[in-house]
Amino acid sequence: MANANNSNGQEQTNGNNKDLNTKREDYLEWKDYFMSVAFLSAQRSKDPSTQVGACIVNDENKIVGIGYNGMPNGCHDDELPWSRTGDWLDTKYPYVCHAEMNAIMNKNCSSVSGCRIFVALFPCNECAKLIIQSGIKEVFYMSDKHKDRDYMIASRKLLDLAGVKYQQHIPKQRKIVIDFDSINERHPKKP
Ligand SMILES: O=c1[nH]c(=O)n([C@H]2C[C@H](O)[C@@H](COP(=O)(O)O)O2)cc1CO
Ligand SMILES: [Zn+2]
Repeated sequence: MANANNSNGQEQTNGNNKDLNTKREDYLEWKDYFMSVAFLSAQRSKDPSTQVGACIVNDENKIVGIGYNGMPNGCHDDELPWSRTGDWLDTKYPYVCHAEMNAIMNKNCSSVSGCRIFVALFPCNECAKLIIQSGIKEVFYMSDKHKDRDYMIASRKLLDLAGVKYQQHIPKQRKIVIDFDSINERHPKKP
C-alpha cells in the first residue's frame, strides 16, 4: 500500500500513524535487542530441530561475542550426523558445539569476565561450566523448556553455587520482523 501523509507531518504506513517529527518510542530496548541478536544468529544453525543463538554483552552494552549451535570448525557439517536418535555416535550430540560455547570462543575482546549472556535456551550443564569459568556473571534466557531434565538441574546447581545470576527475559516486543524492503519507504518531501 502506498504511504499517505497528513498536514501535521504524520505518515500513514499501512494504517499505522508515524510521527516523523518526534523521537521514536517503539525502538528496541537493549535487552530485546541483545536477545534478537541471539535469535538472528540462531538462524545460521544447520540443526534441523533446535536452533540456538547466544549473544555476550559487556557492561557498556557492547556486544563482545555471538554464536549459534553448529559443528566444530573444520568439521564439515555434511560429514557429521544431525539426527537426535539412534546410536549415540550416529547422533549430533557428541559433535555439535553449543551456541554458548561458540559465543564465548568467538569473543572479540580478551575476557568476557563480568559480562551478561543472552541465550534462547537455558544453558545446559556443560555450558554452565563454560559460563562460570569464563567469568560471565548473568544469564538471560528465553525458554526453560527442559528445566526438569537432570542436566538442567545440574546446570542450575552449578550456576547457583558459582553465584551466576539467571533470569528469564520477558521481551517487550514478542515478535520482531526484519523487512528488507522497509528502507525503500519514501517519506514526504521536506518543505
Ligand atoms: O544450551 C543449549 N545450547 C545449544 O546450543 N543447544 C543445541 C545443541 C543441539 O544442537 C540442539 C538441541 O537439539 P535437540 O533439541 O534436538 O536435542 O541445541 C542445546 C542447549 C541445551 O539447552
Ligand atoms: Zn550447552
